[in-house]
Amino acid sequence: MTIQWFPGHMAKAKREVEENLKLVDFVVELVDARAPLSSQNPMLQNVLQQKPKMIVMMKKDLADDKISAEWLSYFHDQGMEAVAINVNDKADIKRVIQTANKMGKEKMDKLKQKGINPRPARAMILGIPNVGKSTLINRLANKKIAQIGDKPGVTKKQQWIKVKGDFELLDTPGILWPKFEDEMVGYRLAAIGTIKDQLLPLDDVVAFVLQYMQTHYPDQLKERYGIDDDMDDMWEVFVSIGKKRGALESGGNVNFDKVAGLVLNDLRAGKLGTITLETPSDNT
Ligand SMILES: Nc1nc2c(ncn2[C@@H]2O[C@H](COP(=O)(O)OP(=O)(O)OP(=O)(O)O)[C@@H](O)[C@H]2O)c(=O)[nH]1
Repeated sequence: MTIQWFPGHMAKAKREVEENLKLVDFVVELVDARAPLSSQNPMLQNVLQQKPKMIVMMKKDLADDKISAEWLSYFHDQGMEAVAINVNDKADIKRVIQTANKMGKEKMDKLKQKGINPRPARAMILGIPNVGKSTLINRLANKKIAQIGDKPGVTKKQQWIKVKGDFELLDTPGILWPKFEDEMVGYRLAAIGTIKDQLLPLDDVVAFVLQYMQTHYPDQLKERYGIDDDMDDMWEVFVSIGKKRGALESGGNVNFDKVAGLVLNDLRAGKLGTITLETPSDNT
């Protein structure tokens, strides 16, 4: 199922998140390491009020390590706890648990100071569609709790999960909508598969990716498709990829939709190498 973010859906999602927030001591916000700011929800900060939050940058295995390190510094500089993870790496899951325990302990210490009996801290996971919420919950629970899909919009129901360590996690993640006010944000989200492929013209999304790669990842572009960084006409780039990869129509002309589809598949499967589509300096 794919979520269409109509105002009614947004209001309902926001209400659900606000209700669940009352039950937790802190939140774990998931962002995509390939576009950490674009994959944040614009309203979360308002909804959160004073709740502490930690950031988990998901899918670091698909992102550029050097830029992930820059993003971690960016978040740390703002006083936030942040970790970058590959959900399939046990050591990374351990780091999430350690960081969450640290957040939980801060809360417990405050309760103790107030003379209130300490209890395990409670947390919930929040993030935009397809960022990896259900997968992370399953890893933290060490069993299958939530339904996982490779398409945006597959998540449901709720109970508390006792995570190894000293905190409890709401098994239902909060789904928040992504922000679209900026065209570039839309392209990044489409490129990483957050928003429906039908929502933006695919060849525009792919032209954005290829141009970004020409500037930031020319070697990877050359290695996969033989494209030189001085080939700046996107038409030529598409034609060249189409010819090399046999994305042709029956008359032998290059099929642009096929080219766009194969580039996106390559990108999302990590076949273009590890790539991050925005840096902290793009955003200052
Ligand atoms: N490579 C990689 N893939 C990941 C990682 N985390 C999650 N995924 C994949 O991302 C896809 C989406 O994961 P889900 O857990 O369904 O995402 P979700 O946020 O619960 O999605 P919704 O239910 O749509 O809100 C799945 O194919 C996961 O296998 C990661 O760290 N690395």
